[in-house]
Amino acid sequence: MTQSLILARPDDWHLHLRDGAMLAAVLPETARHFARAIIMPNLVPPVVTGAQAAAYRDRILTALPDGMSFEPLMTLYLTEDTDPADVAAAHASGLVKAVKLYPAGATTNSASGVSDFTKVRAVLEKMAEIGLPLCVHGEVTDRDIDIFDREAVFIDRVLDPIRKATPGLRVVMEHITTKNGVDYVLANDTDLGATITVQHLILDRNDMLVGGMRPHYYCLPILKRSDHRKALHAAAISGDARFFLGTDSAPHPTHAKEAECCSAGCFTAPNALPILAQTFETAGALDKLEGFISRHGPAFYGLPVNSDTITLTKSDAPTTFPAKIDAGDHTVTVFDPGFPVYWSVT
Ligand SMILES: NC(=O)N[C@@H](CC(=O)O)C(=O)O
Ligand SMILES: [Zn+2]
Ligand SMILES: [Zn+2]
Repeated sequence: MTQSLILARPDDWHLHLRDGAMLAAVLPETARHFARAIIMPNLVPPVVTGAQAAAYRDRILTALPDGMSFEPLMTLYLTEDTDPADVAAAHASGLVKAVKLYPAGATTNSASGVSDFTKVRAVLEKMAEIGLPLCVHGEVTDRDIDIFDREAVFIDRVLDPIRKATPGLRVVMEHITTKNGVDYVLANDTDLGATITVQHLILDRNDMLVGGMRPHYYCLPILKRSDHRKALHAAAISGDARFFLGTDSAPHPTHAKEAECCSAGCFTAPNALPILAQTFETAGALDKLEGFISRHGPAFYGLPVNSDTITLTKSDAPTTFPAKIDAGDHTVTVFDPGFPVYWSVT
């Protein structure tokens, strides 16, 4: 028996597109399904200024195949040297929709991120004044903090003090992975939202580590124990508009994932929506899917919900996804959820 759902076209509120051949390879995978995406600025070198964001946006639009519609929502990479006036101008022109905070050393290409938070006070105050959201990779980087505790410690030591010191600052906690993250959002007001990825909704650290180490499940923040996954799942299917989809689809060449020192990131763009439909259906929450993928994000960012639609269809036979896509000289391995998915985007 087939079943169909027609939903407002979704957006992806956290996406890595990279550049060059990788950009050309992965962009259609997102643009096929999603109308817009918040584009992460962690290129090498990072996208720091409004001029760099404008040039990157042009490269994305040039790489978009004819006949596809997609709007990149650009972000700036916050550094200790970021100029508040440049940020304000990039926002006023409509180019930039958020500023991204990476604690220095927290994740892929974050070396230019922030170490001394007092140095970004003026930028944060300007952002609060003009209503420009701050997207946060929420992990401390101290050597002595266990990697599984880094998100919870970040909330207490960095995020809460920043928010208290900057009234009115709108913040998106990116790719939350813990019950601590969920609870922090729930305890605050609508100035605070959170994105949730596909992998953190469906996997815990056992899936990554038991019976062998699975590099394609390695991402940052790292998968946590199942109690945390359950809290994320409950938040995603709750209908609370402060939680929305940010896939964090983060392509790396297959050889960099299947390596002695594996790169962090899961490439979920091709199958994120079918996996989510399966997950929400299993939870008896298909009625909450459209909010999570298509409505809550635009509401947080003050943008209209997309007027076009997508159709998700459930079939009797499992959907097959390509195992890899070609990206110039490399391949990128597509995320495998580890369970059958009967939904597809038609
Ligand atoms: N999530 C990841 O594991 N990797 C991201 C960086 C990030 O979002 O932290 C990447 O750029 O590869
Ligand atoms: Zn991140
Ligand atoms: Zn990311």
